Amino acid sequence: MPFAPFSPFIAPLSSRPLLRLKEIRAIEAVEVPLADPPLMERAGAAIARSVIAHVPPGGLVCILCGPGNNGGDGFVAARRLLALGRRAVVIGCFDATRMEGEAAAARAAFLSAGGTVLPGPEALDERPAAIVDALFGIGLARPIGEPYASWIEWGSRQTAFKLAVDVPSGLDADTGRCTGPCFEANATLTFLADKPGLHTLDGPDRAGVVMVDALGVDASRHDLGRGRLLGLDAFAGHLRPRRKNTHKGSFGHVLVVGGAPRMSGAAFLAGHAALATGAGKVTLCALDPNILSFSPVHPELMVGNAIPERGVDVLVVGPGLGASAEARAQLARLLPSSLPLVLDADGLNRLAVDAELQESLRSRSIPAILTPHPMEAARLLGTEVAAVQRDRIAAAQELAQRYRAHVVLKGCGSVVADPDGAWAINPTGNPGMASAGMGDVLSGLLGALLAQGWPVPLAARFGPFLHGAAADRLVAEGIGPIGITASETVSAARRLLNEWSVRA
Ligand SMILES: NC(=O)C1=CN([C@@H]2O[C@H](COP(=O)(O)OP(=O)(O)OC[C@H]3O[C@@H](n4cnc5c(N)ncnc54)[C@H](OP(=O)(O)O)[C@@H]3O)[C@@H](O)[C@H]2O)[C@@H](O)CC1
Ligand SMILES: [K+]
Repeated sequence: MPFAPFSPFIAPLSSRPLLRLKEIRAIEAVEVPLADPPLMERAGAAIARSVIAHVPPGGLVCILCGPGNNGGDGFVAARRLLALGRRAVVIGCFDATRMEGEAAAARAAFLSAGGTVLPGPEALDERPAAIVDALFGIGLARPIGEPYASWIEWGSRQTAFKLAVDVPSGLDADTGRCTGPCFEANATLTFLADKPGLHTLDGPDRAGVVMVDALGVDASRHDLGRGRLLGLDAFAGHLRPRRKNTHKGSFGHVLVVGGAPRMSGAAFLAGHAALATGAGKVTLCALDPNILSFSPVHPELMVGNAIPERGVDVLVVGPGLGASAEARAQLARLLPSSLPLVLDADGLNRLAVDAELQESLRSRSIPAILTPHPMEAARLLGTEVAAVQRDRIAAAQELAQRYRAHVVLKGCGSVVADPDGAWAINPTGNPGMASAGMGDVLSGLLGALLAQGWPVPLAARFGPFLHGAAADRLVAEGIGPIGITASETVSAARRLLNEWSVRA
């Protein structure tokens, strides 16, 4: 039975800490010796509960166990399932004499309870109803070889409920990178606290639905690091109904600078997004001398070739800016301004090759928001895309520090990093957003939030959260993920923003 969790659109409601390996290991070091019952026993019980919730009685549960404590969790789960009258077998063909401590004890207890350990999937004589991947967790030390690689490949293609224990085997828990063969789960039950690798890069494809079980440990007694998975609750204080006694000046004036010849669409998209998500007024300063003086589609946008002398509250620079000398001149003029600034696209590419512009960005009184995709991030860091993607959190943090800016590193599980070292991963969004113009919409949306008074670090988080949630809403309505257009995300973002602001 394929496991296809379908839920109507609900944006993630609560934010939660994301702990990297060193923080998880620090918690383990304190809590493992204290825990009674032992954490492995609690982990195995949690796995068994999850399997029982998803698999009808009578179905065979096949647990792939590795040689470390991740495998130990699997052996405990197998023993508990047997004790509850369920049918469970373990596949595990390592040198058991090398197993140590609790994991070895868990294996012995499973065998004493009458459990069976098979040498590989070929020894099964029926199709399992569930596969539990307890091969490797946070102790993965190198790319996975045989026989585990074949088991992972076999398990991933079964039409059974596929549950990964702690982390899908083969996935780096810190970065979300598949180090080689990697299990593809429907759901991941992760322990002690959530982990960033489950939410960025390959993580969402491999982990499926992520469930966190703290194993009874109060993680807040420990150093939780500075990473968070974003949820709607993080923004509640700023999602308020509008006061009645307001005017367009109350919601700010956004200036979009871009729109070089043949690229004006980008600037129009950003401008429209800013208006539709609440900016009081939007002016578009285009570099194209032949641009229409107004947009027939959005006549409320003010369009021209000049930067207004006064009255602007927020700058959005980059959509369709191009690489001309004039583009550079606009950047040189605007970067030192004391207005909140969003810098995207060609603005970032130009910045990457210009030390003077970099210095004026760093010296700003209000740090800017930079919204690079991985290629733009690589240019800004003087490296390759692969190096950025190897550790997206580290790359975003380095950019934030080097440019003294808030950085939104786009891609699956966008990473937001602040100059002070705090970071977050955005859980919203879907592959329908891999289409032209999405970045322009995000820039406009960020401009609108800043114009409405959102603090810069919070706007840098809520912009991608809202934009991704808008695309998710479209998917829930049957519009996408195939074929979502950037303009459609603008209307969906407007609807969500109004719903959320009324409810708050
Ligand atoms: N600490 C606790 O009490 C708790 C831990 N918990 C659970 O334990 C998990 C962490 O356990 P862990 O540290 O033992 O690491 P784990 O992921 O089992 O892997 C290490 C083993 O795999 C081996 N190995 C590594 N890579 C390999 C490869 N590519 N190919 C082949 N072998 C490879 C490595 O061998 P070695 O590198 O030493 O040769 C070693 O034997 C964690 O994710 C959670 O599920 C929970 O129960 C909560 C309480
Ligand atoms: K695993």
